[in-house]
Amino acid sequence: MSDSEEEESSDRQLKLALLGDGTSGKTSLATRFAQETFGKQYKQTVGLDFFLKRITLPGNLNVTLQVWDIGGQTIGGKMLDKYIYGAQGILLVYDITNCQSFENLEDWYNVVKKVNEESETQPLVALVGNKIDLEHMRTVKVDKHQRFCQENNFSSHFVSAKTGDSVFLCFQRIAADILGIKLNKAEMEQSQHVVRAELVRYPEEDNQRHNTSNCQSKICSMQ
Ligand SMILES: Nc1nc2c(ncn2[C@@H]2O[C@H](COP(=O)(O)OP(=O)(O)OP(=O)(O)O)[C@@H](O)[C@H]2O)c(=O)[nH]1
Repeated sequence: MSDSEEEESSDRQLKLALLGDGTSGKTSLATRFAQETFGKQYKQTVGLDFFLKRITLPGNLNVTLQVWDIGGQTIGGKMLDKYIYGAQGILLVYDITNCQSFENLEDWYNVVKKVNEESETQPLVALVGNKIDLEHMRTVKVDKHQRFCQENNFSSHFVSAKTGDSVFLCFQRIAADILGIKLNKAEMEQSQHVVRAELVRYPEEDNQRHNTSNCQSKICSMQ
């Protein structure tokens, strides 16, 4: 076996399943995490999609995360149990601007409990509030989120797939929790994505208008 093959095969593999209503942002989170991209256009996931990403945890531990992006329409369907089965981590994803997507997590969590009813080991469950770039449109209070976490022993996460805010940190914390690894403050801070502000581009004509008014105001202030 070559060195690289040996390295590859010694990787731990973890199955993580993303669950939640349609449009809560599961595909966006998976693509932001695995491919560092974001698409504004909504394309419904039919059934499920897979993503793989290798990360390194403290102690030089390589972990390959299998991210199962499960379509929001699968609830009530025959296949959902099979998709969830064997997952070590469950991410219950909702949109912080959409109350219904939060309320419906109860139903998603009930399916998770049913699938693991007979299992000796239980998956780690994380509650993920997505779209925090839309904080001004938030309808799900932070209190409600925290209460749901405490009542069910979930880990708590707030992220934005759009800006990338805390997305890597969320997956890293979940993987570390499953493996019983503690991340220190510095490691967590390093994973916190820098949030980029969007630049507003004015059309050429507008631009001139803005420049002119800026100039005028500068002149005014100098006088
Ligand atoms: N503003 C904002 N929009 C987001 C964010 N994440 C996802 N979106 C948008 O929300 C819409 C739905 O995102 P998806 O990732 O396709 O949602 P999904 O949960 O995978 O939906 P299903 O495939 O139906 O289960 C898309 O238009 C995304 O661009 C976010 O963090 N901020």
